[in-house]
Amino acid sequence: MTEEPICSVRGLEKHYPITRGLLRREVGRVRAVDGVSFDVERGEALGIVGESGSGKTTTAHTVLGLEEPTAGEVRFDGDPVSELSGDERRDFRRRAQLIVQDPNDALDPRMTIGEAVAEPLRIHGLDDADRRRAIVADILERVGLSGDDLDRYPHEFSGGEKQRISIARALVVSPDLIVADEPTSALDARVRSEILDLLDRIRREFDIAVLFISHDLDVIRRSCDRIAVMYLGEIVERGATETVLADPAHPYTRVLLSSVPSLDPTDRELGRPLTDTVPNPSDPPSGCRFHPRCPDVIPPDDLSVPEETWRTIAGFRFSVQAGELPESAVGDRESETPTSGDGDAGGRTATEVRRAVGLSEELRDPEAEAAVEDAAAELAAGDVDAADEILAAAFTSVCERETPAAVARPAGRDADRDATGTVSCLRHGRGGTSEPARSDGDGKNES
Ligand SMILES: Nc1ncnc2c1ncn2[C@@H]1O[C@H](COP(=O)(O)OP(=O)(O)OP(=O)(O)O)[C@@H](O)[C@H]1O
Repeated sequence: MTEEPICSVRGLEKHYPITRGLLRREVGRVRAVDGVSFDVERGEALGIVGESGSGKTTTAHTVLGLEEPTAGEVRFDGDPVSELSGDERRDFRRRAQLIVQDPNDALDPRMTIGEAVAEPLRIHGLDDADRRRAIVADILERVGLSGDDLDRYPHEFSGGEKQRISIARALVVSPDLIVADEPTSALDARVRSEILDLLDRIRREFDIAVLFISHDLDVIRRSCDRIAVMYLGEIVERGATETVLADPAHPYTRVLLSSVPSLDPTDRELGRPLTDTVPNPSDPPSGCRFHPRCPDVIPPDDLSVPEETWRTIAGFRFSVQAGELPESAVGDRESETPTSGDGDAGGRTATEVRRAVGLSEELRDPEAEAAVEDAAAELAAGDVDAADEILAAAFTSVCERETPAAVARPAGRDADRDATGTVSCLRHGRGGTSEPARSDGDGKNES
């Protein structure tokens, strides 16, 4: 029988109400975490990666019980965290520790290092001061500091040393899970590497599971056995780190990878997003949440243009929607000049607009050609909303209508590798040809 995961998360949601007025009437919700499921196995390192605002920190805080979930469940060592109270709650607080990005947030400047690291021991009932001091001295040595540092203050240490102290503070109570939220983003490259080595060493030495939260794929690649990629509150892909990063199946994972400097020039072809704006999590896009930025967004069935031209049309459409057009592609609405066809309006013509968005060639699909031309004319006249409507009506992708289910990732380049993992993308999931690979999670956002 396989051992139960140390931490198991199912259908986790954390929504923050947006309120207005004196009565704080709820007018909307920030869907920071929106149906996330994963397991952290004992002793493993699981990485959650995603851009800023994707919901990583909220996931971490909800897992640790620092935030109440809106829905879903977190189990720690089999027990629902929301039901723990008294001694059980205290024990959970000991066994699940948080390390934050800025160690200054975790260290009181008026406390010596010895007091800071001993504090959790005292809180958890070790009253013997001499014994506490001996344990702390030992832990400090294990994290690469000296037992002689006990009576020094935080300001006497560098950023990297302070992060070692906060690791010691987490370690001193023998946790089973450490949640490390961007533990190295405030550090320079050399110190970052040392801290990652230290976390890796203590994980193995003490058999502690680590949930790594990072926007940095290199940190996850280096430190984690498995990876979960988060976008706008959902997990879109997950699997063994090596496998996922060697053969990313979700276009968002490819986009993340393409932003990491690489020595391999072929990696540059991985993908650039169609638009830069990350949508607001209080009003996420319909269907696949990544579709307005996705370089692989699926073309309408009845569209007859080459794939590359479709990508340019989709880029045009979603840039209009996101208000990201280059200045040269929008006319001045106040202008009195007529707007039809190639006519000049506000110093722009439809031809100029089409050139600016890379669609100057006539499209061979007549309906698509008419829509692009009409939208360009509206933009030349400065009417972005009208252009948006025309493009949305003419070029609707299945990706905005259907929510992708998590399906098994396709077998990668190296078929011998452990290919566990799932991806939530209609490019893989249409027609239901693939089956989920793991029973991690319970549905919608399982990956
Ligand atoms: N207390 C809060 N009230 C309202 N919205 C919040 C709150 N905390 C987070 N959010 C919003 O939830 C979304 C997810 O935030 P979160 O900090 O979890 O993302 P993240 O992936 O950790 O990003 P970062 O690395 O920037 O912290 C963001 O849009 C954020 O503005």
